[in-house]
Amino acid sequence: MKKAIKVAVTGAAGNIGYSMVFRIAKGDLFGADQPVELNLIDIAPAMDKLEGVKMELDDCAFPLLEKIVCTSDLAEGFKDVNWAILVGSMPRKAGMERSDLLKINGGIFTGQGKAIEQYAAKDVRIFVVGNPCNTNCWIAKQSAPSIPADRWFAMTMLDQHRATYQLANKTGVLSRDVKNVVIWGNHSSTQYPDAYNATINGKPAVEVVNDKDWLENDFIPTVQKRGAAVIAARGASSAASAANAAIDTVYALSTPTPKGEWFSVGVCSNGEYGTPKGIITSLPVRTEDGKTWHVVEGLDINEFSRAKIDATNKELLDESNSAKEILGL
Ligand SMILES: NC(=O)C1=CN([C@@H]2O[C@H](COP(=O)(O)OP(=O)(O)OC[C@H]3O[C@@H](n4cnc5c(N)ncnc54)[C@H](O)[C@@H]3O)[C@@H](O)[C@H]2O)C=CC1
Ligand SMILES: O=C([O-])CC(=O)C(=O)O
Repeated sequence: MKKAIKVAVTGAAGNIGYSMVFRIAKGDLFGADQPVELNLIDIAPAMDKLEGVKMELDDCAFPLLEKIVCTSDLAEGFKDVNWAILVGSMPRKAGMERSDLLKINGGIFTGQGKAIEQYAAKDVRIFVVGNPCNTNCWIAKQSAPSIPADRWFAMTMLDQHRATYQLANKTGVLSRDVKNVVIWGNHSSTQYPDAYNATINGKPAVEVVNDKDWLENDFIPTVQKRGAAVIAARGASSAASAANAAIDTVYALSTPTPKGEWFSVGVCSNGEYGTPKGIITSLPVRTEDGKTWHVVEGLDINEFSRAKIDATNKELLDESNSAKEILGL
């Protein structure tokens, strides 16, 4: 048997955590021959609930699961972990200002960044799901300066999946026939789901859809507002689909990407496609060997796309500047 990969999940007693940890234990992140250890982290008042999650994990008798730690202590939770999946955060409540949210989450992600830097394994990779995920990732990264910039990720795979399904549904094909939709920018309502670089059964998606008005005025807002639509329908935010997208992201970053394809994930910008250096922004990415990734360069950016990409990246720059000011980073 290989040596176990150690995965920490924060917010593990929450809804996304409950949909995610069983799949990690089953082997969905790294394959059916790769053992895992799970460090489940939540706040102290959630420890009883977390213990219940552990009981259910025990009751699955997963062959690949070698150890479970349940804790609210960050030193214990991030000790020697190879992956830190940061799900727990404070969602915005009615009447709350964005600056209030930044203050609370800033405190959470500053503390977690510091603890990861101090206690995690030398090869740790950090993947942020908790919202606002791009800026939370940026905040944690500021607090862990010794961890290289290419180890930090924020989730936009759920947006990519949503966009893929919308294109498939519109054109009467299956989701698997749609490739290379790119999500640019922030996981927020300014994100830009780009169909111009996508294909449907190998043909340009724009030609197959053949409806510019739908692409620009229906498809884009549907994807941008899908999170809110799920909340309105379910009375709670997306959980199973978010967990699925989180699993797919870590898998995609750990496995060679199929030839000619790419996927979307928030990464630290190096100025690619004119994005502001240093922010965590969603870009098209490939993984070649299951360990190193790179941004796919040379995609076609038309005038319409340029304006949308610039707008969402401006929002990210504003968010990181506010975080800098509020948190004194
Ligand atoms: N990036 C994306 O595409 C998506 C992100 N999300 C975000 O994921 C986050 C989690 O969502 P749910 O699981 O549905 O929420 P939830 O409220 O069910 O669970 C959150 C869990 O985090 C815990 N928590 C709070 N503060 C913590 C801290 N400082 N350390 C550790 N744990 C802490 C809570 O006790 C709770 O168990 C939210 O911020 C949500 O907005 C949700 C869907 C998609
Ligand atoms: O909108 C929300 O609060 C949850 C979320 O990020 C999503 O479903 O995309």
